[in-house]
Amino acid sequence: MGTCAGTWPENIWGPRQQGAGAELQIEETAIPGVLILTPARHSDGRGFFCETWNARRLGEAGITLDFVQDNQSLSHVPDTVRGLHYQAPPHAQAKLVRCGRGALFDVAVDARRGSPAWGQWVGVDLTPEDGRQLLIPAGCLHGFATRAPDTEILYKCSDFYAPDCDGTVRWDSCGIDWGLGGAPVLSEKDAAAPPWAEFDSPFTWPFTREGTPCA
Ligand SMILES: Cc1cn([C@H]2C[C@H](O)[C@@H](COP(=O)(O)OP(=O)(O)O[C@H]3O[C@@H](C)C(=O)[C@@H](O)[C@H]3O)O2)c(=O)[nH]c1=O
Repeated sequence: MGTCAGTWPENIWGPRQQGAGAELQIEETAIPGVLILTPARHSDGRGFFCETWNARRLGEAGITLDFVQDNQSLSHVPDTVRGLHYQAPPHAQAKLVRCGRGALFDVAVDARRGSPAWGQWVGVDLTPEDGRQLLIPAGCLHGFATRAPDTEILYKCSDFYAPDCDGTVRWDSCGIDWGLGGAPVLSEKDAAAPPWAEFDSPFTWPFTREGTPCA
């Protein structure tokens, strides 16, 4: 990891307007287009207020996505692992992920053939306290491990659920250091998923934010 950090991927997100960023901190990661977003919090005696997603603000930062579905899942036990999942074109999904309760270790794997970060992963701790979000462009696998009981994940998706396009890569086949305390709790589907070495990725680099290969 690390070879691509610091290079704003204008083939994925548009140019950033000057002044963007006061209300929204944006950090790049080792995978082009995978971003850590931290919206500002307005604190007072009651607590805080936060715009967790603002289309105009992201647009000023060059990030235009038409989110069409919001998802929530709850995992009771720490070390629950969900992933690594993707939807293939024409229903590829970008995702904006945050933690509503508990603590998450959220992971993206670059599955865009020809990407400078092909096969690399990034993992980010997300909690309700830190308010961080992980933005994962289409073309990356997504998964997470829970670090606390009753952990809730909340995420926006840029395309609808399309079970026919749904795919899974085995969680332990990409060299990810999940930091687990023991054997993970997995769904039957995830436990039976094929490994990365057998994964015939439908994604190529560059890959547009809409989730379609560039012409
Ligand atoms: C993903 C999804 C599932 N479902 C249904 C199918 C099934 O009956 C039940 C549970 O589905 P799953 O086992 O696939 O749920 P889960 O393992 O939580 O799947 C999710 O994992 C994370 C890592 C992602 O990135 C998501 O895109 C999604 O793939 O919910 C929907 O109705 N809509 C959806 O969008």
